[in-house]
Amino acid sequence: MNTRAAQGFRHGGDVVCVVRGLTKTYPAVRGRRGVPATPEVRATDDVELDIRRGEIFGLLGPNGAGKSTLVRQLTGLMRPDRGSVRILGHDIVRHPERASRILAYLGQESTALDDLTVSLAAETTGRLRGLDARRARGERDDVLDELGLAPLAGRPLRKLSGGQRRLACFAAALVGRRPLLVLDEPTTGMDPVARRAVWSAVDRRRAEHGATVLLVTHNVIEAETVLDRVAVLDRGRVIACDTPSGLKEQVAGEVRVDLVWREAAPLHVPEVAALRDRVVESGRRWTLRLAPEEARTVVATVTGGAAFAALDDFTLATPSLEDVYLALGGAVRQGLVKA
Ligand SMILES: Nc1ncnc2c1ncn2[C@@H]1O[C@H](COP(=O)(O)OP(=O)(O)OP(=O)(O)O)[C@@H](O)[C@H]1O
Repeated sequence: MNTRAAQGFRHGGDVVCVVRGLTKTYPAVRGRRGVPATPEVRATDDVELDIRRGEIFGLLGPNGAGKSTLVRQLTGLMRPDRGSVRILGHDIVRHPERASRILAYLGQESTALDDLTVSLAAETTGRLRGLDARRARGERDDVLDELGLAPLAGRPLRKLSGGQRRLACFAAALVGRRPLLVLDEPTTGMDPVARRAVWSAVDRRRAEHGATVLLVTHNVIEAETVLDRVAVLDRGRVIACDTPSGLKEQVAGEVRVDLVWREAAPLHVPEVAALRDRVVESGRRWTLRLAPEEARTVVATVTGGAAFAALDDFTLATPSLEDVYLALGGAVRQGLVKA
């Protein structure tokens, strides 16, 4: 277990959010003239989760996996077809209006705040969450300083860059502290300085106030460094849930081989052509996940003989969370993991 995970469990290990059997199907839409019909989509399928106090819990999954649908149900914005959500003892399916009192939600859109200045967006959020005017202004100033937003305080959100607007919305979400932060892709469009400010602000809320964080993300590499535990979602189902290191152990027997070709891969070399079905291609880069012995053979093949002239670079690496994610997704599609 990494140190962050250890910290998460040290916060008592009690469960803040309990999800059972959560299922939501978007109905089919009948096609009209010129517009094709859309079939029904089961966006969340019998989802079960336990999120513990003080942990940074990640929801990871490809586009359309059901992450936003799940989060909308957890935050009381969408009613599930069936299943239950309890957050800090509150039944959110029966009482969705209670969600706003116990959690802060940073969605993907900022339209509601766009006409306000950065300062007013933060202050108004504080007031709406029940702070008196003095407290709201005090917390606003602290958060804007903490995130380096003071120089932009007087600017309306709609006149900011995408990354700045995202940071301003994040700042507003922090005012009027809530014990659970639900952040949907919080760092999208941000530069490295802003990203770092976000992660240290999240960490501080957890360390100083025992806040719990549910983080939706695509960014597997970034997620690996901040998450205590992660649930991998695929076509509405949780296909794995563990610490990043626990998940990595699932593919511990494998090595990642990256081959970068000078131009195209030399498919006239039979050993190279034989690998084609097993690679993930990205431009001139081929990525393979192989057993260590096999990886050695592949490296020997491409660094000697006819393929070598076509090779620009190669690396061998132990698996990352991204490899786990790809391995699990691939396994589901091939029917190796029960989906
Ligand atoms: N309002 C809707 N009506 C019908 N289908 C929808 C609706 N919203 C989402 N879906 C479908 O439900 C599935 C899950 O979508 P969702 O937006 O929850 O995925 P996601 O994991 O958040 O994706 P992304 O990473 O792209 O944001 C997808 O197949 C999507 O096309």
